[in-house]
Amino acid sequence: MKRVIIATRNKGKVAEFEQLFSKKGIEVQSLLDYNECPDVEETGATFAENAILKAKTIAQHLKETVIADDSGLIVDALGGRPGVYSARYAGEAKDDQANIQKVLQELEGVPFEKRTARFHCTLAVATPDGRTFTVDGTCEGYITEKPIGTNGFGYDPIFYVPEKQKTMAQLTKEEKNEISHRANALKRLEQIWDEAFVKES
Ligand SMILES: O=c1nc[nH]c2c1ncn2[C@H]1C[C@H](O)[C@@H](COP(=O)(O)OP(=O)(O)OP(=O)(O)O)O1
Ligand SMILES: [Mg+2]
Repeated sequence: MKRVIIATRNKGKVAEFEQLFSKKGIEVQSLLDYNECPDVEETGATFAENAILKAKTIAQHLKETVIADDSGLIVDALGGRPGVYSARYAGEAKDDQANIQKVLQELEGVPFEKRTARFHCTLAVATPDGRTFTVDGTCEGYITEKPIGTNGFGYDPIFYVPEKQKTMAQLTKEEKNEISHRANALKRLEQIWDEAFVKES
């Protein structure tokens, strides 16, 4: 069976990639399957820099072609924050609930029409010989006034998707994968799909 390695330890991302790749008959592996891989420090200033850092480090470590995902929430009324700092917005603990509360607090009193936001995803592909390339995907929405829904991960409970009239956390995995930043980035990647990063296992 064909397989692909995603350089992430985020279970929410892994579940979404599994659903997206299963439609193509491709098995997903992640760093949850390769525990010996290092945690990569995300020192970049952009999603692309961080995605490349993660993909390159893991591709070199495993001597395999891998994909990394660096993603986050961009809130217009907060000047683009939390942005590349989304995972650690409320501190090093990477606490989704604390991150959500911090965003809601900072947006207190901001009316719905000014709570525009987007999710951004950069996927980086790195080969063992050091070649890299990136693609981007986004998804537009609004920040709610309180968390709604229990599906998904991260900021999903406070991200309202107008075309679905629901928050991301009220969508099934299948519904989220029709419209998400991650799914949109993967569509771009398919357009430049290369046998180099899908191998027979
Ligand atoms: O679909 C999403 N739905 C809700 N929230 C999301 C989504 N996509 C990214 N996010 C948030 C979660 C985290 O706060 C940050 C990603 O940070 P990011 O560094 O890319 O991922 P991570 O550290 O959790 O895992 P890893 O680096 O191992 O892939 O943006
Ligand atoms: Mg991270």
